[in-house]
Amino acid sequence: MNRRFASTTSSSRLLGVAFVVVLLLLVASVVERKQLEAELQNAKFIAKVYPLAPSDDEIRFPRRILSIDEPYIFVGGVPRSGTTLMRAMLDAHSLIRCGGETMMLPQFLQWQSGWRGDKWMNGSGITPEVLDLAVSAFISEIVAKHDKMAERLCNKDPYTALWLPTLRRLFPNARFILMIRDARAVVHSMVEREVPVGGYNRSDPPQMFRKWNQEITKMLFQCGNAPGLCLQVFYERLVQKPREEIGRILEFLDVPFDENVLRHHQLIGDEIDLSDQEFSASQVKKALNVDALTAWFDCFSNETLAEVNDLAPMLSLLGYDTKSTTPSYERFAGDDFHRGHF
Ligand SMILES: Nc1ncnc2c1ncn2[C@@H]1O[C@H](COP(=O)(O)OS(=O)(=O)O)[C@@H](OP(=O)(O)O)[C@H]1O
Repeated sequence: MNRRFASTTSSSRLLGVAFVVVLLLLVASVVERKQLEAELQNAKFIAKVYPLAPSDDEIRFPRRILSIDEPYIFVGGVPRSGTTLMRAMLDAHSLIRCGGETMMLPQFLQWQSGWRGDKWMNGSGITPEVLDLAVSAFISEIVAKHDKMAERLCNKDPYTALWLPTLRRLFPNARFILMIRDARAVVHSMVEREVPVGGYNRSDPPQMFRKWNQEITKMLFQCGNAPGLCLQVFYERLVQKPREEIGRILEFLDVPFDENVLRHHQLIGDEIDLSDQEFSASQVKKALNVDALTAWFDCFSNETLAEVNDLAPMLSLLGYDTKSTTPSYERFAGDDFHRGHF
């Protein structure tokens, strides 16, 4: 065979093989691309259906649907009345979660009350019923999702206690705990610890007593108008008779007694979230104690203390001894204390 012809034939065979190989490679890459695309589609679909591995909360509380029937617990009172202590004790309960102060709910409740009477809003179809549903959904989301899920969800923002009728309307099964404390200790706490509370002028104790009186009067009135739904808790009794008082509170909340509530300080950082941003964090980290009962003694002028009945008449009505400048809180620990009050 002609060598030249032979070499031409083998080169065209080689070319043919190369062509087939390239073709095969092309087909393979197209198939691979199609497969990749299909996998990607599938992965997108899976990601849509199962966005993340379920959290422990999602496993414990699958498809927990929050509604206006939720038996939320609201802890309130005049600031510096032991509200953080109360919520930390409840947080220690295995069925309850309050979590940190949101700081925003009282302000939000104030805003929504302003929208309520708005004629333009009603004209646009946002009726009071629509607004109630939207407001309750907002509050539910904040209360439920800013911390761990639990059987009983709780919120502690002292000034929710000024919005009890609204919260009752939005959540008919909610329970309210109103913390009450001697105004002299409350005012002293704000001044001494430099806690800024709107409406309280820390360089003017008489003004602060008047403000306390105005706020506690409103809170007590609203709480008294919600029998069976609102419980008044005296700080002075809680710290002296914790077991009895916690028993009464848990019964009111319809949850079983839990010894953990009496050792809240040991569960901080574990069961209980406590941010150092909270003004009471350093005090709540300690075991329950009675140190703050008398810390205000000798801190007010005699003139201010002599006027206290006029500035804050609710004090003596609530059973605090306003005659003495160093009163005893023994009666708050008495077995018959609640008989005298409720
Ligand atoms: N473990 C423990 N035992 C006894 N007392 C305690 C405890 N934890 C907090 N407290 C006292 O609660 C007072 C603060 O009240 P609040 O938490 O309502 O304050 S705040 O409104 O949230 O800023 C504050 O009172 P004062 O000490 O008089 O400032 C705290 O001492």
